[in-house]
Amino acid sequence: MKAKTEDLAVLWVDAHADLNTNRSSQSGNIHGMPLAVLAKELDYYWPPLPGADWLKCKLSLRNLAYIGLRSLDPYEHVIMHNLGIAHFDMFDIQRYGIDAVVSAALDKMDPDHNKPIHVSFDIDSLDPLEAPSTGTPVRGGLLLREGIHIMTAIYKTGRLGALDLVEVNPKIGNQSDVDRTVTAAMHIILAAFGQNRRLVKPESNDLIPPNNNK
Ligand SMILES: NC(=[NH2+])NCCC[C@H](N)C(=O)O
Repeated sequence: MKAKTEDLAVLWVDAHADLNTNRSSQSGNIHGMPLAVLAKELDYYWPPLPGADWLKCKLSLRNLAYIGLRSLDPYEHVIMHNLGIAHFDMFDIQRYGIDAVVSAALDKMDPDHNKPIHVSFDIDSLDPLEAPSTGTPVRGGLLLREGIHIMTAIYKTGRLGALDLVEVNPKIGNQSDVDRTVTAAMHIILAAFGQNRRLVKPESNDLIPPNNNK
């Protein structure tokens, strides 16, 4: 994603806001910081990081929307509200349904509906029953079918520019946990690229009855 695509919208599907800086983070874990590093509005917040002068804060938080939040740190909460970042948490999903929530997120992050979309999908947005093999699980999350719905809606925009799927950790849990987590991740990725689970073509025409709708 180079200069041309600096003008993009970002959908962040995650249980966490990942909006900490090295000063606000309680854990010091860098996986809780990626959005703060990307956000123009938080540029001032960082001391110069040794060896990271290539890093430029380029994303406007106006073009960001979250889905699935349910674990925020105190500063993240304040930053999100003070900067007016669009966010849809589990309450919104329960109340309005996932279809309405994705449409609202798409409207907020790009009201003209013409920017390329980057989706960052953290597997911990899903409920740990769906995706147990992850480092910071939070119960009460998305069903896999809701995750698939989000990605199908993104596919239908025709504007998916890039996708990352993070936090699958095969070292966590037993084999069945790992298999469940990895297959969930595969369903999410396939949906983003337009796989329609209802349509599977038969291998031969032998068993197809005549089409009376012609
Ligand atoms: N990508 C993730 N799993 N992020 C979890 C972050 C958890 C916590 N907010 C932290 O900053 O440490």
